[in-house]
Amino acid sequence: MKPAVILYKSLPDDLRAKLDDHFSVTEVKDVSPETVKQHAEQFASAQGLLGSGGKVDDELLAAMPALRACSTVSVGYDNFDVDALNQRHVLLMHTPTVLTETVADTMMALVLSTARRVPELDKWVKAGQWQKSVGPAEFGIDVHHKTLGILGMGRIGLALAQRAHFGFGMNILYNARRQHEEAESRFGARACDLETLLKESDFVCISLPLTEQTHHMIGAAQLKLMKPSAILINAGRGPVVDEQALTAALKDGTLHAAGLDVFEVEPVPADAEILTLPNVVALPHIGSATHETRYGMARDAVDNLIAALNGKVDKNCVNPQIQA
Ligand SMILES: NC(=O)C1=CN([C@@H]2O[C@H](COP(=O)(O)OP(=O)(O)OC[C@H]3O[C@@H](n4cnc5c(N)ncnc54)[C@H](OP(=O)(O)O)[C@@H]3O)[C@@H](O)[C@H]2O)C=CC1
Ligand SMILES: O=CC(=O)O
Repeated sequence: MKPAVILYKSLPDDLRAKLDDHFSVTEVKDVSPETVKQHAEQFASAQGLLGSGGKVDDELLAAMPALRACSTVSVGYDNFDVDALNQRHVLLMHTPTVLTETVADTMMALVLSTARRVPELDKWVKAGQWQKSVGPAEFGIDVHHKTLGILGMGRIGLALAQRAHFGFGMNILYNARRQHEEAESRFGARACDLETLLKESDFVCISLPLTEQTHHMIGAAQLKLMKPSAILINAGRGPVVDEQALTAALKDGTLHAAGLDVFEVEPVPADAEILTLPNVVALPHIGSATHETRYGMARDAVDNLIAALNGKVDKNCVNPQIQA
C-alpha cells in the first residue's frame, strides 16, 4: 500500500501525477485546525505533509501521529516548530538553492526601484503630470558605486553581493554569524558588526531568516544609526524589522526610503500606514515568484518528500540528525 500524504498546495499537473505515483494523496486547502478537524482520519494516518504557509506546531503534530516527513515549498521554515518535529522524529525538508538567484534579482529590483523611484514616477507619468522636463523634485539617487550592506550573507546574500559588485561596482559590507571567505575573496566584501554596517551603508539589505535572535533585529535604535539618505530593503521576513518603528523613521526623515517584499503581517492590511508613504516600494512577498522558480521549488519539494519517506535523504533537510 502507498504511504498516505496530505497536500496543502496545488501542484502543476506533472508534479501532482508524480506525487500520486508514490503516495495516496489527500489534497486540502490548508493546515488550519478547522481543516484538520474536517479531514481528521486522513491527517491521523498521513506519513507525509507537503505544502507551504500555515503553522506546523505541536497542536497539528498531535493530530498526525503517523507523520514521518514534512516538505515545505520554501527555503524559510520559521512557521515550523523544529523542536517539536525533532521530538517526534519527523524530518523537515525545504527548497534552498533553486530560488536563490531569483530572490537576489528581486532584491536588486527593490534597490533600483526605491533609489530611482520607479513605481512613484510611473504613476506620475500615467497621471498626466509629465508636462515639462523633470527637475530635482523627480530626481532619485545613484545606486552604482555606493555601499551595500547585507544582513545575512547566506545563499541569497551571496547572490545579491555578486550582482551589486559586478553589476554596479558597489562596495559590499556584511553581517553574519561567521566569516564568509567566498564573499570576501570574490566580491571584496567586508565583515562588520551590525552597528558599523548600519552607519556606513547606503543600502541595507536583509536576507535573514526569522528566528528568536533576528526578531526585531532592526528597531528604532538601529534605524537611527543609518544615514538619513539610506534605503532599507527587506526580503528576509517581515518581523526582522519593527514595522512601526520603520514607519516612523520613514515619516520623520530618519531614513530615505524602504523596499519591502515582506511584512510583519501578511498579507499586509490594506489600511496599514506604511502603504501610504510615497518613499515605500511594497511587493506581495514575490521574492521567488517566477514561473520557472516556483516550478523548480514545487519539483524539489515533491522529490524531497519521496526521498524522505524512502529513507534516502542526502540534501535539503533541516534536521538530518534525527535519522540516526
Ligand atoms: N522574500 C522571499 O520571497 C524570500 C525570502 N527568503 C528568506 O531569506 C532567508 C535566507 O535564505 P537563504 O539565504 O537561502 O538562507 P541561508 O541559511 O543560506 O542564509 C541565512 C544567513 O543569515 C545569517 N544569520 C542567521 N541568523 C543570524 C543572526 N542571528 N545574526 C546574523 N546573521 C544571521 C546566516 O549567518 P551564517 O552564515 O553566519 O550562518 C546566513 O548568512 C530565508 O530564511 C527566508 O526567510 C527566502 C526566499 C524567498
Ligand atoms: O519566503 C519564501 C521562502 O522560500 O522562504
